[in-house]
Amino acid sequence: MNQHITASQAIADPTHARPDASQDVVRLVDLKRRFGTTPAIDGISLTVRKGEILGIIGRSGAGKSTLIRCLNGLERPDSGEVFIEGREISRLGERDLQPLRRRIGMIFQHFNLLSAKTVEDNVALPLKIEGRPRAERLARAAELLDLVGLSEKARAYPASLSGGQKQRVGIARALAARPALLLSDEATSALDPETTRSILALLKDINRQLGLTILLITHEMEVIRSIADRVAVIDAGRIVEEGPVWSVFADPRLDITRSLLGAIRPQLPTELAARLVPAAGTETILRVDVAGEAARGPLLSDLATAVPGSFRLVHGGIDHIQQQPVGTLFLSVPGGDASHLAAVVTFLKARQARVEVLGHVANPV
Ligand SMILES: Nc1ncnc2c1ncn2[C@@H]1O[C@H](COP(=O)(O)OP(=O)(O)OP(=O)(O)O)[C@@H](O)[C@H]1O
Repeated sequence: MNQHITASQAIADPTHARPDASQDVVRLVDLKRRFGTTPAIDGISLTVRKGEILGIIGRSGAGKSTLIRCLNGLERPDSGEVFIEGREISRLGERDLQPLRRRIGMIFQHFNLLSAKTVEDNVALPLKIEGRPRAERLARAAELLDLVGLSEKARAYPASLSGGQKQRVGIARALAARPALLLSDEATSALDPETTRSILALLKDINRQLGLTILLITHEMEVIRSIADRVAVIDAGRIVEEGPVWSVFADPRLDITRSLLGAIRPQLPTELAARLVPAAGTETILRVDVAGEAARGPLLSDLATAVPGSFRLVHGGIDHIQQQPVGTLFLSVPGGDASHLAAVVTFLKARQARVEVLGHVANPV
């Protein structure tokens, strides 16, 4: 199902031999960068395919910014390779890097617009640096402002724009030189939730319309969930978990991933969680995570038929991520009969559900 090479496969096979590797906009091979004794990037191998949106998450200091800086040539790795559209860039001189940097657009948390320039001049700036004639620059700026829905602000100055409008200008500017890759560094972190949604919708739209490849780093899991195809978790300079968003969100393998996902994963209501005790009580509370094919069937009615009197649903439901059903169900199972609980758990696991005993409650829920 996952067509991408996983981080562990990539480490095992640093050549990433794959028939369609020409579709990789980014390919990192065993990248390392150390500052003094701190390994900021400690052997990262990763690919981003054409048209894909990859989200990178990790704790503060995990190495996300250093990774992005290695991609646009602002940081030189100590070892390893950085391929952008098949070309290795990490050892190029500044002069050779310039045209390659134009293949990469970037958007930032604080927009980085020039306050003394109009919106259209901000958007056209990358073309000015390229030495394009003014008429061409303005025509391209007009086209891009139309794309981001800001045509009427062409002559305005950044100070008169809202945060969301400023980021639209940032996006238009990032697209001016028709990049193959858009790097997004916390681009919605300074925006309110509604504006964030509209910026994410715009990015997804651009991704679809232009086939633009996007690599984004964010601490907002909602961003990953709503637009990324794939997510990679970085910890201490290494990719420790990676996969399609729906699959990682549904079944994170590592504690670090669970902790980063935090509240975006469904939780037991706090009043019920407060009643949980470790010792066996009248009822056992199970957390059941199920996703993809396993979440499509009538799981609970099948369970009720297979193990009569087996449970009550106390909380949860099925959500959708990337058109895949992802469900978390909290079940209360009558206690006092270990074989009954074992039958419920066995049934659910046979249906590819992940089952966790959260605890017990002394009185029925
Ligand atoms: N220029 C530098 N000089 C010295 N140490 C650095 C430098 N840049 C990064 N580091 C160190 O490298 C590690 C990774 O930093 P990086 O900024 O890449 O992490 P990050 O995941 O982007 O963090 P945050 O989410 O807080 O921005 C950290 O320990 C950081 O202190």
